[in-house]
Amino acid sequence: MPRATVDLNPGQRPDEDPSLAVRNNGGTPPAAAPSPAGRREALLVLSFGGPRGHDDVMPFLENVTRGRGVPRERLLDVAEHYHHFGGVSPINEQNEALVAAIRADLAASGVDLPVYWGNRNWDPYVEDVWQQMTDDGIEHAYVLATSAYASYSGCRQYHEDVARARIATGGGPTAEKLPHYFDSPGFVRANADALAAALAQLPEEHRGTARLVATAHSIPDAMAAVAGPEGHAYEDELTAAARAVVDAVAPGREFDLVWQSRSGPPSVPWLEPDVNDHLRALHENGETAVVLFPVGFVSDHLEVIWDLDNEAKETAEELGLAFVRGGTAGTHPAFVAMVRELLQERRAGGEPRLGTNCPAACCHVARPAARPA
Ligand SMILES: CC1=C(CCC(=O)O)c2cc3nc(cc4[nH]c(cc5[nH]c(cc1n2)c(C)c5CCC(=O)O)c(CCC(=O)O)c4C)C(CCC(=O)O)=C3C
Ligand SMILES: [Fe+2]
Repeated sequence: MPRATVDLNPGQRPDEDPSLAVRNNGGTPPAAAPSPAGRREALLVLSFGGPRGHDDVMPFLENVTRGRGVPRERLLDVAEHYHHFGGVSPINEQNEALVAAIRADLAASGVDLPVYWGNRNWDPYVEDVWQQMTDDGIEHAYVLATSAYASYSGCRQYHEDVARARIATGGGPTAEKLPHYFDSPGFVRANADALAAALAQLPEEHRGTARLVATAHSIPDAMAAVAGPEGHAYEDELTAAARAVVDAVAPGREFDLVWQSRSGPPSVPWLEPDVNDHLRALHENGETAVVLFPVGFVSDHLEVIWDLDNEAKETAEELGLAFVRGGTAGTHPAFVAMVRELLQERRAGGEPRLGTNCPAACCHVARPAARPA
């Protein structure tokens, strides 16, 4: 398959780029001491990955679900969603846009730090990017996962991706995952602007009364039970983020948090209610309009555009509910600036103020769907 990584992963030799030896703008001392003097650092945007054409779809899905006990019928079903869009997941161009926006923001702020991109499940694979960073002389990588929340899928599995890549490379740069950023003002601002824009799309008579419905990827109950140091951090963090987003738009207004994109065998319980069932319940309660906002995701990737813009929208139409879907953080300037702020805080050392760190041992989970049902 084509290596689409070349342009995005700079491959610039640090010894040819004297600016890399000086970690701050124009050689003036930074306000806070940089991380260990002279260490060659980089940012790695670490994401899920997605297919680039019809032929990639099944191998991609097999990568995602290896050892997970996801039934074949579910895979074929999801494959159809990808084929509907030419076998191309939008997530790749969204990550490319995010990387470009982060680079531009860092450059404009005088932060000289190379930015790389790698994925868990598809090209550019994190293993290949780790090799590239190693060849480029990078000694330490800050890792931004394209997931804002705790849980095995959203956090720990990204740690495992890094570990796998380091093993494959025989080391390479040391790594440090940036914290969960669900509660960072830049993430909240980006989602709040998207929610406000969605509300503005509703006919005026619905704006004050429309039900605000946050969505996130469902996960197995067993995975939710061990998310974060005390369990259930996934739901707690989502509730906190949705609350903050709604408060920024309509202080104190009620909202619901529901789940989408359930996978796994039917015998394994996952977080409920599903968004479609919830729309039916709202309709039965006499609601007439809904605004969905997928605060659980960072970009409008396939699970957003298929499961919400096709399925949930269709459900709403059948019920006669006025329906609008809000956007995700994407490349919102406040979100992009947040990435820089997280980075700068980490590079300066000291007490972190932004984000929420997962302790080393949290979100361990026996793969819940790995045993035969
Ligand atoms: C919490 C969470 C996030 C959010 C955090 C994050 O973003 O990391 C997320 C994101 C995503 N999930 C994605 C796609 C898929 N997820 C699947 C399956 C699963 N997801 C799970 C959880 C999550 N998933 C779980 C517990 C499974 C069961 C298998 C397992 O235990 O791992 C499957 C298999 C088929 C199926 O749906 O059954 C696919 C294709 C894409 C890419 C979309 C695109 O291509 O644009 C993205 C961003
Ligand atoms: Fe998923």
